[in-house]
Amino acid sequence: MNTINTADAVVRNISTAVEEVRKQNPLVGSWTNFVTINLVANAQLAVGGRAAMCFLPDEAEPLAFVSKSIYVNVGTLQPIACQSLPAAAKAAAEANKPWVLDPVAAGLGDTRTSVLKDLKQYKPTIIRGNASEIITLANLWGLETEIKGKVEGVDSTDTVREAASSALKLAEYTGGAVAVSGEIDLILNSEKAYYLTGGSEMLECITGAGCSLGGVMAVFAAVTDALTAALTASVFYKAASDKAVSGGKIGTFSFQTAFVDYLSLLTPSDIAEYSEKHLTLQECD
Ligand SMILES: Nc1ncnc2c1ncn2[C@@H]1O[C@H](COP(=O)(O)OP(=O)(O)O)[C@@H](O)[C@H]1O
Ligand SMILES: Cc1ncsc1CCOP(=O)(O)O
Ligand SMILES: [Mg+2]
Repeated sequence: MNTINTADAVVRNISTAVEEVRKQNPLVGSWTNFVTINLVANAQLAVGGRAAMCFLPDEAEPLAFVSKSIYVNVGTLQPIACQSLPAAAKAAAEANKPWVLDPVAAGLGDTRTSVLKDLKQYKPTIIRGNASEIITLANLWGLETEIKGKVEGVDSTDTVREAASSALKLAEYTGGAVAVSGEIDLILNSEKAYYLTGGSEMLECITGAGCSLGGVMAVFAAVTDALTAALTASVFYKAASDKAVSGGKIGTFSFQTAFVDYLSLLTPSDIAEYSEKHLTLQECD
């Protein structure tokens, strides 16, 4: 791997994606968990999207029809999710709408494993998870030879760098982008990989930072390609969380409020400037 400076083109694409979302206000249909559903919807609105949350299988097709993209999160599975989540992914794929998968707590229980295996055939446009979720998903989808990855509840016990080869295998399988989040994010497709630094560790102290990041990726996927969408949302999260703590010590719930405020306040040029400072392209030799 050889580190080079971020090309101007990617920063321009990111900045354009921010502008386009604010212009188009794309509707994103989400199938997500009931712990963080409110933060997901508010984060989607804050960056300029529109939100609709659904649970029933018969809503999959009509939701995919009216939405510009779809978000699927397996955080709190109810029995009905075994039908509704694959139906949501199928409807998105058949309607040619981009869709984002967040494999929360991958590997926890037979039902979650079965739902995640079922989703493989619909090839998500973007997969977003923490390091252990990405490694475990690559295992569940039969893309790894060695069984590894230890999700602890919804938390990661692996590092982002340890998930790099699993992320690449997933991207090669789907043809889309994969985003591995953590202290440093890794965002890649089968051709390019970026590391993103910055952000506040306070994101670890609220629930739903990862879920809402996936939901925001779906907003950007409505207006741009998979890699740019994953990068734009990831930069937004690092930049808004830095701003939220810039006034000094802050409690966790006030942080969440300030963080969402900054998702709505940061401008395309703020995001471009942050990208220039914090994004590094990794080129394979
Ligand atoms: N220690 C940290 N420092 C800075 N940013 C972080 C840190 N931990 C997580 N993040 C950010 O928090 C967001 C959610 O990531 P993560 O906590 O890995 O997801 P999940 O909640 O699914 O485990 C991402 O934007 C990521 O970059
Ligand atoms: C705590 C919890 N339990 C089931 S889903 C969920 C939310 C996980 O959210 P995130 O992965 O964004 O922290
Ligand atoms: Mg998560």
